[in-house]
Amino acid sequence: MQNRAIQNTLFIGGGNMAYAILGGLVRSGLPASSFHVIDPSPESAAKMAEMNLRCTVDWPEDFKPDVVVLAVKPQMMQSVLNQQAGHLKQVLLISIAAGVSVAQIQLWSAQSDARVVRCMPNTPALVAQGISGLYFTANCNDADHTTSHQIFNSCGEVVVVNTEDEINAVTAISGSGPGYVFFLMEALAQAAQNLGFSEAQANLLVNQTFLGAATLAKQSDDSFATLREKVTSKGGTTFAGLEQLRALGVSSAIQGAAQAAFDRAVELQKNAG
Ligand SMILES: NC(=O)C1=CN([C@@H]2O[C@H](COP(=O)(O)OP(=O)(O)OC[C@H]3O[C@@H](n4cnc5c(N)ncnc54)[C@H](O)[C@@H]3O)[C@@H](O)[C@H]2O)C=CC1
Ligand SMILES: O=C(O)[C@@H]1CCC=N1
Repeated sequence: MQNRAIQNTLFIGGGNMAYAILGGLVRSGLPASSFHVIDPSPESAAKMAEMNLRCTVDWPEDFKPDVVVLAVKPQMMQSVLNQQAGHLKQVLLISIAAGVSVAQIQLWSAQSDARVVRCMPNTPALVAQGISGLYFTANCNDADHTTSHQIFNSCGEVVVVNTEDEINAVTAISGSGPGYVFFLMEALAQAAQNLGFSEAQANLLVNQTFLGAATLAKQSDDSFATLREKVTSKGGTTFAGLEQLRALGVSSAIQGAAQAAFDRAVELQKNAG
């Protein structure tokens, strides 16, 4: 059952992440007419037009949305909220910005009791394989919970967290995570080309390996470690490859990457305030 609030939603910011979420929403069967996007960039307007979505530079006249998704860069949030504050009364505000706190959103939108959800989605939302962390302020009502779940379930899975710090942690793991995964994919595809494959063959080998491994992990009861062991014959090829990864400290490098992303989210939150 669709709820009416979703079908009256405005996105402020129509860049990469908004495009991914809107792609998920439209593919889930919601009419494009449910959504309006504000973005000054002609490139964003052109991408939105591909999905038959309305995109304007300014707030559409007399438009009163039930839900506003704040999808601009963290550094833009204060000026956008200051500028649009008059339109945001009584609206459910869902911010997807990394490192912008609920208190900042309430302050900048001049509504100390604004119903705010902090959400951290990721770009696989575009193919309905996203994962979004949701943090609800206490003043969100039951309908706000339902609406937020429906929006982000339309583009993948949802995890509810109880603190804003946990949203910064979700940012470091799954928000930024596709970036780490694509980095690894680039490296493995380069290795494939070094071994003589064409770019197309290398990309196919790598894509299907990541897709297959992730699907297997998701469907299996085995832990990641057990699945790794099942690939690794003692003294065999995977063993040799993994020895190299261990010798180069790849596990700590990945943990360091996530920690750096978390620290950056905390820093953005401090600087923005
Ligand atoms: N890209 C990602 O993987 C993820 C991004 N996010 C968050 O999503 C937010 C947007 O990030 P991206 O989509 O990657 O950035 P982006 O740069 O692709 O999109 C930002 C959009 O905001 C528009 N914009 C600038 N000033 C504006 C204004 N005054 N009013 C309306 N629109 C304006 C820009 O033209 C641009 O299209 C950020 O806060 C980021 O932290 C969250 C999760 C994942
Ligand atoms: O890199 C960023 O700041 C945003 C937030 C998570 C993914 N992209």
